[in-house]
Amino acid sequence: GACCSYRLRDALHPLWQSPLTIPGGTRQSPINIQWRDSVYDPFLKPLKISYDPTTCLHIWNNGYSFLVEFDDSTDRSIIIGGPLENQYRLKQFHFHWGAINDWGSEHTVDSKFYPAELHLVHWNAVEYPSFEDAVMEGNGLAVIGVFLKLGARHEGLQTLVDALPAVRHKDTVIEFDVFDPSCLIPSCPDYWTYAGSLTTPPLTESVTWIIKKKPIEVDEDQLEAFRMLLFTSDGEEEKRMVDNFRPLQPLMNRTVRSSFR
Ligand SMILES: O=C(O)Cc1ccc(OCc2ccccc2)cc1
Ligand SMILES: [Zn+2]
Repeated sequence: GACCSYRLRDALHPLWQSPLTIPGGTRQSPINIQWRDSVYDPFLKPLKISYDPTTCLHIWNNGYSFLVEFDDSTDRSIIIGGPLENQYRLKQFHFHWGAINDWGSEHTVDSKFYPAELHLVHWNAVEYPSFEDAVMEGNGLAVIGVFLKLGARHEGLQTLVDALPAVRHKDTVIEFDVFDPSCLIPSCPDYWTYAGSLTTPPLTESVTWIIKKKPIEVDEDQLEAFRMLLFTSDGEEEKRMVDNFRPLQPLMNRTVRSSFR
């Protein structure tokens, strides 16, 4: 009947043309982080980040976002500590953003959206032979989320922004051989952490999320540069790459822990 086709249509999000909900999913992402419901965990360690800027390889537009990918064949760029049992290798980072500044982040804090959100994706190379294998395992990935808010121009981000016109269309790539992504991570050590999933297909429940409490500041021109990218390939009818964030998912039986009181 009409109701069920409505539900089906609603579940096939235009951006992903695949089911937006995982049947039986119990730890999907993103979620709203209700600050007062998060639980301080004194046993959470500080997150230790050590990236080698020369592991940076290229920037490419994959049709969902723009990704900066790293050489993950050794342990030169890793994170360790925080909620993590092992060290995790940096694979790529990318962003999610809105058409306007009122929304764009994937996670929200007390139901507030930020205009954009950075995801630094790492995988458990101690226990699994490849990123693709780790993506299928409950403790396979660790993603650091950093909120972007409108404010002062971010000089470190600008080197990325300057490269974006070269990857305007889907499946374009340019070499990008030195970049230290730690310049995009706030110095404040405070974070929330919870067990979640990829927010793009295959939506597997393999991510330990580490969401930084403090946002970084970027300016309007830098956000506008993100919005100039295209979902579409060269020669296709242009569709601006905006609103590439997944809708909020139910918290279900999960607690968000904080590293701070
Ligand atoms: O940062 C996020 O949105 C979570 C996220 C993390 C990893 C990811 O990888 C997609 C991918 C999975 C398998 C093979 C190739 C690429 C996709 C999304
Ligand atoms: Zn992401």
